[in-house]
Amino acid sequence: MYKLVLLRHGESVWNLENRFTGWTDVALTERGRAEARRAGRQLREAGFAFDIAYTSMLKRAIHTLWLVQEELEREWIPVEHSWRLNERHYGALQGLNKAETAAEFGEEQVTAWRRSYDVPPPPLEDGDARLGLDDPRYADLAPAEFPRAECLKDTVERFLPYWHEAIVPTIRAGKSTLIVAHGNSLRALVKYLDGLSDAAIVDVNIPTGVPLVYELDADLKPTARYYLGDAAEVAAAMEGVARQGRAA
Ligand SMILES: O=C(O)[C@@H](CO)OP(=O)(O)O
Repeated sequence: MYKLVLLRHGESVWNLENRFTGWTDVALTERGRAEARRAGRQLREAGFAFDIAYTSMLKRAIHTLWLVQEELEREWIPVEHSWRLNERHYGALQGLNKAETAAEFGEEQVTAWRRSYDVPPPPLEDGDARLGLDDPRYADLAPAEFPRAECLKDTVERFLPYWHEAIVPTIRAGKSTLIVAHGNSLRALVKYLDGLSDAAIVDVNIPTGVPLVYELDADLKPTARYYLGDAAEVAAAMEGVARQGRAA
């Protein structure tokens, strides 16, 4: 049996401001840093000692991982970064307030953009400063590969090759593995691991800074999954994420 831990970054500045974030590289808030430290302590108390960690190219995930490593006194483990673990690209919605967008376009449309499997948000146009084609961290992405907006299906399609090629061999080698990523890139993995339908994934919301433990059998099929921490608090946090798309 293998154990794999998934962790969404702590609260970011744009989570607090309720803005669509996607590939925008925003920092953690003070509360987000506290959430990351608490996740580290919960993992330590549950006996986790990771051999390796995977994270995205975005600092809200990277800093969360650093704080977890510090709490675990595992600053020395290898860390691999990939854009394939980045948040789902929110296209032209990036930077907009979610409640204001719901007031303008309707909650149904915002729910479709936020949670449907295959409805992409409006794409970024050529020349939009938010595109960031010259960002050095994405130098190995061909311009055609560079997302301009993604639905969850697109995120699944770019996450899974990395899962199969990089992460699966590590888990099979018996290494204790931590993945620190984002609400929707982790939803992409959860959909795959749990075999959820396109309809069922709509209702999955992942709270910030709470470790999600997967127990996997020899074929890496989940036999159990659970969040660390108080169940009522975790349920309230998930509900809070779902509510972010309501008109104020
Ligand atoms: O804005 C985003 O990038 C994501 C995660 O914060 O938001 P949502 O939960 O609305 O998909």
